[in-house]
Amino acid sequence: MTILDKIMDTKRQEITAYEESYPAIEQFPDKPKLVDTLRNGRGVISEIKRASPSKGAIRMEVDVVEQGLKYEGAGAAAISVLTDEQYFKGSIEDLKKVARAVSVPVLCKDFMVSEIQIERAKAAGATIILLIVAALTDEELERLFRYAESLDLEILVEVHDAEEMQKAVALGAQLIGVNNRNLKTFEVSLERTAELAGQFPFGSGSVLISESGMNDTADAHRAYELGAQGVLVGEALMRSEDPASWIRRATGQEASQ
Ligand SMILES: O=C(O)c1ccccc1NCC(=O)[C@H](O)[C@H](O)COP(=O)(O)O
Repeated sequence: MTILDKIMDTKRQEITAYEESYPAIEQFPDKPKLVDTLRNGRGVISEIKRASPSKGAIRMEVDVVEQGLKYEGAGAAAISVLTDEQYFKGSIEDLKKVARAVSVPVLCKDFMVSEIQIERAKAAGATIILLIVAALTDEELERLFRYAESLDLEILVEVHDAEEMQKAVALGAQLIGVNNRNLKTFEVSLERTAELAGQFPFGSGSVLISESGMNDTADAHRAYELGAQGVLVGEALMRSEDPASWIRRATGQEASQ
């Protein structure tokens, strides 16, 4: 037996062991592209959020599948699932359960720093990942953005000021989210969306999403009036006794009181 034969024998054994331990690639229900849904305007990206650094516990004992199905039934444009364990008490299991149950796009809401997280999100059924411009170097942002694109994921690029908006536009991001929450001070103001809408390339095919701090559906309507085609809402939906009605009122399917 030559050395090459020996190496190849060992390699076959190694790979057999690896294949046996490798998780099967799960098939999830097909989901449309969020960008296509939001081009029609007035979408609600509805979030599953058990807790947060700014508010502490919000609703720890939520049944994520039941909540996700309520969102979908009311016409949510997408479902966002917080998967960070330490600060938001979410999990990748939450994401998987929701992605198995619904047919709308699913956002893995986490703080992405590496390719492996993006792969894990995709394997758990996410169709969208989040990249926060303020949390990444320019090199990381570009690299992770291109990597997610290569996996056929949609990418929500989150910005908080004019410089970050320029970076998102230069990348060619189709989903640009203005976070109304200052992640350093936790101060929330819809004025962020008002200011940055002025920098957004309307008509380019990209869509503007206003994120965070929607206390009631009047806030969502204001964000739409400012040019947002979608709003991302977490706490208000998690605390609402009737999140489906909240979504229908925000999208105009039901009259607001
Ligand atoms: O929500 C927080 O306290 C928070 C703190 C630090 C980083 C991120 C944070 N939130 C993540 C989000 O993006 C929000 O969950 C999302 O925009 C919904 O916000 P809201 O409707 O205000 O719950």
